[in-house]
Amino acid sequence: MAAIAPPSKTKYLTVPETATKKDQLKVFSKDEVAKHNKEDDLWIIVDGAVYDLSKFVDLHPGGAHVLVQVAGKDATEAFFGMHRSDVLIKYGRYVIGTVEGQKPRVILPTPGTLSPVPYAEPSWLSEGYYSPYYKDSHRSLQKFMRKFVDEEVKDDANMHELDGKRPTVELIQKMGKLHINAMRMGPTKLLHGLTLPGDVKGDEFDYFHELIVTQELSRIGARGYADGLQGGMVIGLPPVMNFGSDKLKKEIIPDVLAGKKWICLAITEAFAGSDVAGLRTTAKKTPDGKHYIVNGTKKWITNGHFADYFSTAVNTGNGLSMLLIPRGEGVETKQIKTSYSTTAGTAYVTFDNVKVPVENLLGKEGKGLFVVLSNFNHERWVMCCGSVAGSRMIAEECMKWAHQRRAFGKPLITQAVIRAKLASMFAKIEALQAYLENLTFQMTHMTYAQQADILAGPIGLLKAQCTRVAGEIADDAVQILGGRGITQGGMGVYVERFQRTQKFDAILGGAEEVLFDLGVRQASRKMPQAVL
Ligand code: HEM
Repeated sequence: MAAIAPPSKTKYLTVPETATKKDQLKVFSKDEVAKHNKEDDLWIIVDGAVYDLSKFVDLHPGGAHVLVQVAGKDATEAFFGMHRSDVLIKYGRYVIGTVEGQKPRVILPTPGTLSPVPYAEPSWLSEGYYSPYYKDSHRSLQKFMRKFVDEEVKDDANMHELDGKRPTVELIQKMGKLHINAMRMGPTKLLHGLTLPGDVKGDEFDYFHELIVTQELSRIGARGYADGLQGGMVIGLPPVMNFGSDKLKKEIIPDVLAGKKWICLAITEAFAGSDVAGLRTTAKKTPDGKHYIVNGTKKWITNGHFADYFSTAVNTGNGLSMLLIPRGEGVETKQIKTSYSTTAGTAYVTFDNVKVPVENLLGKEGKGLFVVLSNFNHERWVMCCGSVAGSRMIAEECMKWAHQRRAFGKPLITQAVIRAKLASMFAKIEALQAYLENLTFQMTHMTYAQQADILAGPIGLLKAQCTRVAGEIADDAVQILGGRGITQGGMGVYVERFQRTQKFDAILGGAEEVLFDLGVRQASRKMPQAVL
């Protein structure tokens, strides 16, 4: 198998290049800057750029006093000990010039760029590395997705993770037009005949393309918003795609992919989570056999609060069945406040004598467990992609902080205890990405049925291992970031969110313990008698 060429060099900005009015910059001597050292006439230098902060000093979230202390001076070290570098991009309007003879050293990422921080990218995106798995079309899709997420999704994510409102509908619709929503459903017939972003041919789209889409979207570092961004579709639409009637498919799929309608998967209840067989929502057939009457409740339903359709697990008396329930009379949803943002639309759903046509049955009556279980593999694999990308992003945050933060007169990275934590993060993430890529490679060579038979155990193990590792990384990351790791906003924003929300992956889609056990039970089933 041919290896691919390493990634080409990407462009970064220097601090002076973040200036809004680049064509009006002047060159100042350090002596000239030093004269502007009062609260109402306050200049500072950050890595070769001169900032006039006279109008900002009273607005500075860190207070006026700290700025007055460095007025007229080079405040580069103080600045990078306190702020994320993207602050400079946001406040480029205050740059008035550069410092005579001073070369900027710091580089800032521009939208779409790969990170130059070691271990911040998977090895196939790191300079000098090769991979047997990725082709040019994967690379071009990655480039497109990175830029799209940086430019279009990140701001929306940061805003709604905080305000708790659903992701912007126009953004979802734009993702629909670009076929991003369809790509999130995996290599399905939906993509055939299409030309996808990055010039990827729909017929060639494979699980590595999907891995890229998921891992790039996860880089927003906002777990609640990531689920709000049609997480319900990723798990709620496959039962319709794989088990719905042609009529249902035509009616539902295009609208959901276009972002005009929302769908969710309604399985868990207050009574039963991972214990799917213990569900209590009932669906009784009407005497004329034309409808089901559904009664019951569902809890923790991602996107449920704004969903138009509910792919719902119900008890039909002869076992579990899956039913597509449209929002209508008797369906009510209430937001549940969880540890992550309500932008995910997590809901408590009640079905009160809801009349549903029998044509909305997904699969066969009484055979719903098969629909539920066959859905799980893909859902869990998607969560693995997101979890590894999330952990990697946190390791990058820690690596940056360890280099820019000084404590006891030295950068944190000079402390062996900090290096030990970073080493453990890097090694775990690299192992997980390799494990994930191996299973993804197997998926590209297996049918859906083979995946269900052979990979259910390994994917369960991988997901459980991903979330175990995420927990350990969250713990170490908070210790490295200190107070900032438990403060919303500012320098530790991503670490704080990660440590608060990483447990979602350890619970949703099958609890960690259940999945570790599934891995062993599946292996045990295949244990040959001959060796006993
Ligand atoms: C270009 C100059 C500066 C800008 C645009 C700026 C902007 C900001 C912003 C937006 C925050 C809120 C937190 C965040 O988003 O990171 C902040 C916090 C802060 N800034 Fe600045 N700042 C500048 C320079 C400085 C300098 C030179 C110092 C120190 C001498 C300083 C000290 C602080 C402190 C102590 C905080 C609170 C940090 C925390 O809570 O951890 N800032 N600044």
